[in-house]
Amino acid sequence: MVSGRLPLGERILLTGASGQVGGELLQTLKSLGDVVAPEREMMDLANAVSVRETIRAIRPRWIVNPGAYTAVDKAESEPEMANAINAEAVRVIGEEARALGAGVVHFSTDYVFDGLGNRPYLETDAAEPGSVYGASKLAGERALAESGAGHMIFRTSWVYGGRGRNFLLTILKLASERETLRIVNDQHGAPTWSRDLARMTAHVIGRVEATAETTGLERSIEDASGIYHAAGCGETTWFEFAAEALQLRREMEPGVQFATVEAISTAQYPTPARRPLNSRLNCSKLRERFSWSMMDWRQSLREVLAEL
Ligand SMILES: NC(=O)C1=CN([C@@H]2O[C@H](COP(=O)(O)OP(=O)(O)OC[C@H]3O[C@@H](n4cnc5c(N)ncnc54)[C@H](OP(=O)(O)O)[C@@H]3O)[C@@H](O)[C@H]2O)C=CC1
Ligand SMILES: Cc1cn([C@H]2C[C@H](O)[C@@H](COP(=O)(O)OP(=O)(O)O[C@H]3O[C@@H](C)C(=O)[C@@H](O)[C@H]3O)O2)c(=O)[nH]c1=O
Ligand SMILES: [Mg+2]
Repeated sequence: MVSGRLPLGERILLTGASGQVGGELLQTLKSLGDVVAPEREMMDLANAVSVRETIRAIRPRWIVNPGAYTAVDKAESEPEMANAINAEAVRVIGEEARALGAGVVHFSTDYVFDGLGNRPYLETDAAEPGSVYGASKLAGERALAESGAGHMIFRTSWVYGGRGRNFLLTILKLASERETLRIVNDQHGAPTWSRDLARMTAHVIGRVEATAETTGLERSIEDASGIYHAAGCGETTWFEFAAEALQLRREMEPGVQFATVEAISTAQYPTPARRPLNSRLNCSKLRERFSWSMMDWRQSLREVLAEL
């Protein structure tokens, strides 16, 4: 349930609307007010000038920024591009939002952590990225915090859904082409449904707007500002996630042949980027501050598969 709409005539500027999370946000944010989602040709996140000019032209009340460089392995050989999009653009978004008195909603990742701990990470735990992508996302978080703009940063993990580039769709495709899949079973985390994340975002903005009716937006966003962990509930491994997805598919389509899955270790699956072994995020702060519990990953997996 969305509690507060934007005042009439005010706009939300949405980046990355062609992405997984952006595509869902484009739908859910409409319940709050007018959404403007510029194409890449108009607002290129790799180009600070175009980011600045577009924000000045649109003069939004909120900037919601799921746009990002998300190719984790490719980032290892393209650090400048990853940083331009994941850090520099975010710095400019923060600066412009601050000048306008606008609020910023930004998304970050479990990959800001080194993954060496053995409990779910808290927002207050030290971030030590092990990859270029993770480092660029952490730099974006810090640039936004330093900008002085009111902001909420939702750190999520393992995002998937019925559309876009994601692990689930990759696995379903590979499972119809191959006899066996080898999947890492020692990286622990939680898959997060893109739509759940978008619904949560609309809920939180609605809450901040509802408070703004009495305190004003600046005060309301300031009180809400900070980092929030927002991943699917429960935990699993990539192997178990794939195995569960294929098992559910078999139940939905009896007779169809899918690959069998073999559990392997990270060492047996070399990649350019190092990924955390522990990606688990403790989401209590989000629940306590905004009364929002993210969906259990098994429940959302069923819903996503049923929609395919
Ligand atoms: N995917 C995941 O597993 C996770 C994602 N996150 C974070 O969540 C957020 C959303 O991720 P997700 O939706 O999965 O990402 P996607 O890769 O699905 O979408 C990224 C979006 O950014 C756009 N984009 C990329 N480069 C530019 C550019 N130069 N100019 C303008 N737009 C650009 C893409 O456009 P185009 O379609 O044209 O490429 C796309 O719309 C990101 O901040 C990401 O770091 C956090 C944890 C996990
Ligand atoms: C396709 C495949 C992947 N894997 C492994 C590689 C990796 O460790 C894990 C997931 O693969 P992916 O390439 O989908 O993972 P990756 O692109 O690293 O996913 C990450 O994306 C960024 C944007 C984030 O912010 C993270 O939260 C996370 O979701 O599964 C296998 O073991 N076997 C396979 O056949
Ligand atoms: Mg990937």
